[in-house]
Amino acid sequence: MNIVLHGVAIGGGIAIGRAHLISRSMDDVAHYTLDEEEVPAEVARFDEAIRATRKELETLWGSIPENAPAELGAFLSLHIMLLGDVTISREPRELIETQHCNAEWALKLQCDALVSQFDAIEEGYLRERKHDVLQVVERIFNNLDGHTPQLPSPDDLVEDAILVAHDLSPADMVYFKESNFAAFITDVGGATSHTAILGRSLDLPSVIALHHSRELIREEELVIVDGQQGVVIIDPDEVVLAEYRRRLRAWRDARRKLSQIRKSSALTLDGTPIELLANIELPDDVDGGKLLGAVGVGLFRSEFLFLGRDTLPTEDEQYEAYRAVLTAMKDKPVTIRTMDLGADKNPRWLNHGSAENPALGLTGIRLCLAEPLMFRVQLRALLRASVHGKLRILFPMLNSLGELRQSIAQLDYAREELSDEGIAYADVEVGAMIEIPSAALVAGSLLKYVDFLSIGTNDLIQYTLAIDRNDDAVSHLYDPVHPAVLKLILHTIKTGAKGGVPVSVCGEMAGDPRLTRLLLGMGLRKFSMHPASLLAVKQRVLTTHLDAVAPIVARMLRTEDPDRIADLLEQLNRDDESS
Ligand SMILES: C=C(OP(=O)(O)O)C(=O)O
Repeated sequence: MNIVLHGVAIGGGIAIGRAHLISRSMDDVAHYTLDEEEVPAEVARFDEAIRATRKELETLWGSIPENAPAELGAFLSLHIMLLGDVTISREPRELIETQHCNAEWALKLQCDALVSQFDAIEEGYLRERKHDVLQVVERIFNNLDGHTPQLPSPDDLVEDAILVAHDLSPADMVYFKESNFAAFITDVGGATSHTAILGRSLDLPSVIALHHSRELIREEELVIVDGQQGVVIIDPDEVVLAEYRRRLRAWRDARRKLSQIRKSSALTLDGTPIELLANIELPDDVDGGKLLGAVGVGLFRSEFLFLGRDTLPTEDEQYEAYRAVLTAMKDKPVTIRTMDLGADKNPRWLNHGSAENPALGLTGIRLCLAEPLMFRVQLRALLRASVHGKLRILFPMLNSLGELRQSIAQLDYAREELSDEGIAYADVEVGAMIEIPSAALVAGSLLKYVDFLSIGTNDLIQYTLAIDRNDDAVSHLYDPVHPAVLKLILHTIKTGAKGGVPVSVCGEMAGDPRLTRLLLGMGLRKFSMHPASLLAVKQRVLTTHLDAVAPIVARMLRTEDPDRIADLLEQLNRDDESS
């Protein structure tokens, strides 16, 4: 049938596989009996969920974009019709009244009965409508209070599974990190959301912000995911399949070629050495060869140790995780960012209430300074681990010199505690993340207190352009080469160079080969990225002559015209011009 969907490309090549819809599992729905007087409220809760679902579907139906696949309207109309059917909107209600059971249980009973009726149908098209019923029921479930989608067990996934989800949180991605599947797609998300970043780190084809994939894709359906173009094709015909098999082979060949430069040093054509470092989320990320020749860890997002669990990791647990990475990296530098929690990385145990604007709220270093005891545990664990390698501690989300001084005071306090207890620790380098415009602008005042600066371009872009990096509705405005962003990056690089303090970039810009020459031309010599991008960036470094890129970059930095910047960027990436 070839239904084509377009979304935001996250990369990772091409996958051809079978859809595995991540939806609410109805197998573990709780069943409880209600007292007589509780029944009316439960019926009202069910009715409200039906109303909310109808509103949701009607809104979706009314806002179908012109370029959406024609099938979408038909599927949504069918879902609205199914929702209106007595078997879905009335019969569970009657079960609540007669059996005094909770709404979820009534819905599950009814859904099971409907599914077995559909399974008994011989005719293929009608039998397939079972999936529509399941999708409608899933929506009702999600509209019943407090229900979040259940994740399948990683063991249930098969190698060619394509995960289809409304959204995957950073914690979900960690959950799936070790399981086998071919690709993932989601209906929401921004290109530098943490979900997208983790998707890139999995090095699997992925496309996000598809909007309607879950309305259109059926369980087990054949799907092509093109993570390079941001395209998903549902139920492809033989011609399309053959073309994508050819593209898949070409992509694998290109990858094989890239692996030939794995052991080469990253030197530009004029012989300037460039440091390519790795971003990691979990200690296992440094296991056997996974870092693809990175000369160190430029960013260990330690907050991922805190996600997907019910309690705070203890000092010993944290120490073990940091020790494992430092030991595995031997004498190579390991930059561990102190926990950057809050906003979209909220562990279950963190109870700071809901904020109107979480990305502007108690996140990163702010949270740590507000919870000094929790922060101290991490700093102690880091210092204890420092004797096992070359540790660099990085403070995230700083917005002023004051916050940096307070963070360093906490580190000194942890040192004093350990000394008093006779526990050994080594010298560590301390760095500041530049990811808020205010920090970039006052970078000069931070230099006296730090050994290095690391520019977090993901947040720097978010906060400079006022673009929520997780919101796909504004993802077209998320612009790494916006002149304001370039000015802040340039200012930071120059300030570091003047003060003799090394500067790296650890945001997604560092891993985007289209931006490598631009950053080199701006004076950057240290790039930290997900290992999946490392060889492509190295390839750019190896084919770049700094003298050739300098005049083009200078022109880019002089103009504020986005079209001109786009033209110059293209020119920069034309191999004959810059190599
Ligand atoms: C590296 C960064 O941090 P995060 O984990 O928030 O992407 C960044 O903001 O660029």
